[in-house]
Amino acid sequence: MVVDPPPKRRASGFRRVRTVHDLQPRVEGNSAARRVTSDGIYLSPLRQLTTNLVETYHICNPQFRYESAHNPRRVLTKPSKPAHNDGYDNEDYDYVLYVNDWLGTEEGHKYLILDILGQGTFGQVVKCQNMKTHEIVAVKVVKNKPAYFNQSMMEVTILELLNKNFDPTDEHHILRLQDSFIHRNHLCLVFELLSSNLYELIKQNQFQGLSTQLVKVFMAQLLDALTVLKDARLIHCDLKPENILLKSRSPQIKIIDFGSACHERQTVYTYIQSRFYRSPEVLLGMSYTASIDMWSLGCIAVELFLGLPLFPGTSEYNQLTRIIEMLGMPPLSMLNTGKQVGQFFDSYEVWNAHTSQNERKYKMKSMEQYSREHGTNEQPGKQYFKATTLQDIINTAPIPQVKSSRCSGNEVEKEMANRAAFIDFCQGLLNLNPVTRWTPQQARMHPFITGEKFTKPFVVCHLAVSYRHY
Ligand SMILES: Nc1ncnc2c1ncn2[C@@H]1O[C@H](COP(=O)(O)OP(=O)(O)OP(=O)(O)O)[C@@H](O)[C@H]1O
Repeated sequence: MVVDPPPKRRASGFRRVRTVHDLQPRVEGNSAARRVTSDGIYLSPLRQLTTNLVETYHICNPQFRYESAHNPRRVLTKPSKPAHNDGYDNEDYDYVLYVNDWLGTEEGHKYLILDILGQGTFGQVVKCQNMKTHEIVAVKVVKNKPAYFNQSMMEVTILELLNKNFDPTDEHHILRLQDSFIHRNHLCLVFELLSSNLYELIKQNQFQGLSTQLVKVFMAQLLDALTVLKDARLIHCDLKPENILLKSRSPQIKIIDFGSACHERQTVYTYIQSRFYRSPEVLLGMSYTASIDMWSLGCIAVELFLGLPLFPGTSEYNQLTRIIEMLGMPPLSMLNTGKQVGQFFDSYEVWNAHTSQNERKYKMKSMEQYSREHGTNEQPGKQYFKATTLQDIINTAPIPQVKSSRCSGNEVEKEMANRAAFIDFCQGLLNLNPVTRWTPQQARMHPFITGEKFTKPFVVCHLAVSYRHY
């Protein structure tokens, strides 16, 4: 920050400030002794020692000049040792960021670095100030490696498309991209500044889980965002609590990190989605559609409610085992087509007298067999919940108010009714079969979201068409 010199003042208006005593408040009647501005306004010592500190120093020493360049350079990047790119990058090809340094050079695209916000696979996210508008923003400084650069260019293309063509009025809970530029070989993406992510919120809540009401508020917004994505034929591919951010301390949220997103026609990568939120079709090596995001959404819904991940797999094998133990075997149509099925299952043919045809049957490999064949050491992993079905896990979760005996019988009944609707909602998202898994348009009609009375399992309307007008 470069501070303008203080306005010229009449010398008589000021007393020299030398000691703390000089800055102590004077008795009202002794106003002649107080400093005044050139307009004759009395100055408060508190203000002179806080917001006007630079001016106060200048009064003490007219030679004093404040320039941000003289501030100590606090490093934000670890490791900070120069290794590449003329010493600007560290060994991980991350730009070594310092507080009070600049990103960008051109007028209107100059950002003062204030603090670090997060670190991800693609690079670092820092809090900055736009020097023209003074707005505080979040800047993702992408690693100086072609693969990350190209993938992040994709993030720019996708966000520009979503922001401009599908959500021009910023109503659909999708992160806003404000600017992008290259700084010393690093692609920089300038985003609106958001607050904590939903994992941090769960953690703040001591992993006790959120109320069904708050889960509903979040789910409604996420379904709105996923409806837009589906209309744009885009797949996020990395939906998880860490990629959902609160908009400063309100229940308004936004989806971030479109760095893995792709078009439904360009599903080239097979190793996608964070493991806990990875869909059965991706685990089995099948082709995939936007319905993989709906699986992740189901996992997130349950995690927000319980405070703990539903399927905390320690490996791909363990992930699939946990899903199958809770929800049963995937349909034959999936097992017959998945390219990775042979890794996880043994299969054999049996004669089906009804169809007069041989039928392929599948059996999941044991932990020992899988470990032997893949050189791993599979373990059962932690079980967070005593119950084994989704219904029982949700129904047996403690009701926080009941624990503190602040909940009436009526309230317990209401909560259990909410839970019945919530269970049915989650089951529609956690459908193993991507073909019949609910779309966002269908899920948002569920009574859990609309608030209608839930009386029986929700049956989706397969003709549900998008009624959205952009
Ligand atoms: N707009 C924003 N406002 C505030 N914080 C943000 C913003 N964007 C990102 N962050 C913070 O930076 C972290 C990393 O961001 P992001 O997920 O986009 O990076 P990434 O390198 O793509 O990460 P990943 O390893 O998940 O792919 C986020 O988890 C979040 O804490």
